[in-house]
Amino acid sequence: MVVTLEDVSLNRNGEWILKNINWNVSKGEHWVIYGLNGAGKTALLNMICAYYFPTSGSVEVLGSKFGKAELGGTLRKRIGLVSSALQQKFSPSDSAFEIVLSGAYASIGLYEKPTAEIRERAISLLEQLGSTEYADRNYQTLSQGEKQRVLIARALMAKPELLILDEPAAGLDFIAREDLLEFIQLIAQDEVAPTLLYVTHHVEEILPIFDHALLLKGGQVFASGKTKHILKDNTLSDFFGLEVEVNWHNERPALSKRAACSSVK
Ligand SMILES: Nc1ncnc2c1ncn2[C@@H]1O[C@H](COP(=O)(O)OP(=O)(O)OP(=O)(O)O)[C@@H](O)[C@H]1O
Repeated sequence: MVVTLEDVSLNRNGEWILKNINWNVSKGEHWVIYGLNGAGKTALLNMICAYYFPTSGSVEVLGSKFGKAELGGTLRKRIGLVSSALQQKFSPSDSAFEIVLSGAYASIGLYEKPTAEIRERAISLLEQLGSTEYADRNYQTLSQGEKQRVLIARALMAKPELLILDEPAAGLDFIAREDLLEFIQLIAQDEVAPTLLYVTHHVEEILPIFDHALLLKGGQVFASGKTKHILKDNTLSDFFGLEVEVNWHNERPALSKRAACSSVK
């Protein structure tokens, strides 16, 4: 098992943010985590990365059971994380290349002189992501799409077993989004692909590689299972409390609000 959550609840400042979550992610599966604003997606990811500790229930990630020992640092070296929260932590003077290099040490900032091997891996990842031309630029000057590519390259540096993508396509235009998704598809097809967890607000971003889906609502699991079973008109209409329909085209879903029947003639 890559992730096992048993009856997990999380209370922060008197608020129940996650409630009775049961969730298993097996090796070889790629999951999409879908939910509205405030559903608890970020809290769930913070828990998987051992930034949050459950108030009750048990959490096991990559074979490490929380609570047995201090495992944050060791565990996080095995998890790649791409999130906009990370972007704010980098120093304004860091170049894109330095940020990618820092991924080898799972650190914010570069405190060691990278080996030739690490530099080569960083260059190769930047090439694969089509990011070499701006590698020496200051990270803060990059466009959102360029920043996301750099963060993915950074996350892949340490050859993670679990790769968490927290809204990686937020703020991207259609072409930048589809390019990014194409690259994520390539990552998943690699022989030694990490398990992917992809958080989004938009079903249109759900690639066929995401064979499983977790629907979160109000800190609880609303539904979980095979994506094709979860992304159904009735399930999503119940989820939103609004009549919606899912249309599939080229194995990609699109969501629309069902038009209200009008009795006016
Ligand atoms: N430290 C905290 N103390 C109190 N409430 C918190 C704390 N952290 C998060 N919350 C609340 O928990 C709920 C879930 O937050 P979370 O950030 O996990 O949602 P999310 O699904 O990631 O939302 P979004 O899609 O908007 O990013 C929100 O209502 C949020 O305000």
